[in-house]
Amino acid sequence: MKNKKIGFIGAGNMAKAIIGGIVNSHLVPAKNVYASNRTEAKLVELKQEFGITIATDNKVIAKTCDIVFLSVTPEMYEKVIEEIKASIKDNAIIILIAAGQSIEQNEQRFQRPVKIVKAMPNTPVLVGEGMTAISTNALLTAGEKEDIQKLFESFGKAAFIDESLMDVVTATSGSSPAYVYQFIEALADGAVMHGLPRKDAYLFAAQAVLGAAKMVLETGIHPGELKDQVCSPGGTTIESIATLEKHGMRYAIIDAIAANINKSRSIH
Ligand SMILES: NC(=O)C1=CN([C@@H]2O[C@H](COP(=O)(O)OP(=O)(O)OC[C@H]3O[C@@H](n4cnc5c(N)ncnc54)[C@H](O)[C@@H]3O)[C@@H](O)[C@H]2O)C=CC1
Ligand SMILES: O=C(O)[C@@H]1CCC=N1
Repeated sequence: MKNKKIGFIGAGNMAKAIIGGIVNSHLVPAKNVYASNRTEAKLVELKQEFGITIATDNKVIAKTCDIVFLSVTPEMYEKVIEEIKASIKDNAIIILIAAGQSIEQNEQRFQRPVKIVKAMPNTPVLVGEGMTAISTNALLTAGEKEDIQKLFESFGKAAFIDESLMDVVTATSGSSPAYVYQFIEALADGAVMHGLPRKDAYLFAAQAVLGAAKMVLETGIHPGELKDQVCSPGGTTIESIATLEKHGMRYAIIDAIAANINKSRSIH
């Protein structure tokens, strides 16, 4: 992996997070990470922050890189693939990260056999705590699949899943950091309303969320039981739980997942 060149076509929020994850984990030297973008300003920022190699022409990434992330938004896929398909190296691995984009649909766009990975990462890859789901087409060798898993594991957890579940994963781990940030912001707003300084409120709220997530992952105890352990009889927590139930918090989240999946399924 050390000698591989990893490229990003589209240098927006998700590309920046993965680039940061790769550079911070020293998976490959920073100069072996390439990015192109429609406009130059974001590229210059990425070069300054991470020391990567930049280009304004997407074809430069296609010609140079062994692994190419298509990190533009889904509606740009057709145009970008049309632009780069003749330049992609024969053995290159293309990684699709766009919501709603399938392997089959994009195999057709290349009009020749190409190794394709569909991956759904999330922005916490930037701090080494990403969660990425992976599917591949049949052209990747077992060794290449291992390399791709190692790539994503260099900045978090990664797991192979059936591609038919990718839209569900998009809602569950791809988008969910946004819901969690809303939750943290709301916790902090409530605390600030009752006098806690804003900076402390974000620290206390975010560390509680981090600790609770670790409890689920590391103890293996059912989340409902962990919740029960916090609710002292006749205590404060059960008052909050009853209030959240009254406002339908759990159903609101279930409904938000369904809206997310429907949106992915409407993207072509
Ligand atoms: N933001 C996130 O948390 C996640 C995003 N994704 C996927 O990542 C992709 C990018 O999403 P974001 O980074 O959020 O969007 P973004 O809008 O921040 O980034 C897209 C970038 O692509 C550039 N671009 C547009 N057309 C281009 C072209 N023809 N050639 C080169 N660059 C071009 C834009 O200038 C922009 O910098 C999407 O497909 C999204 O579904 C997947 C998982 C999580
Ligand atoms: O909002 C989006 O469409 C992308 C996919 C998952 C997270 N962000």
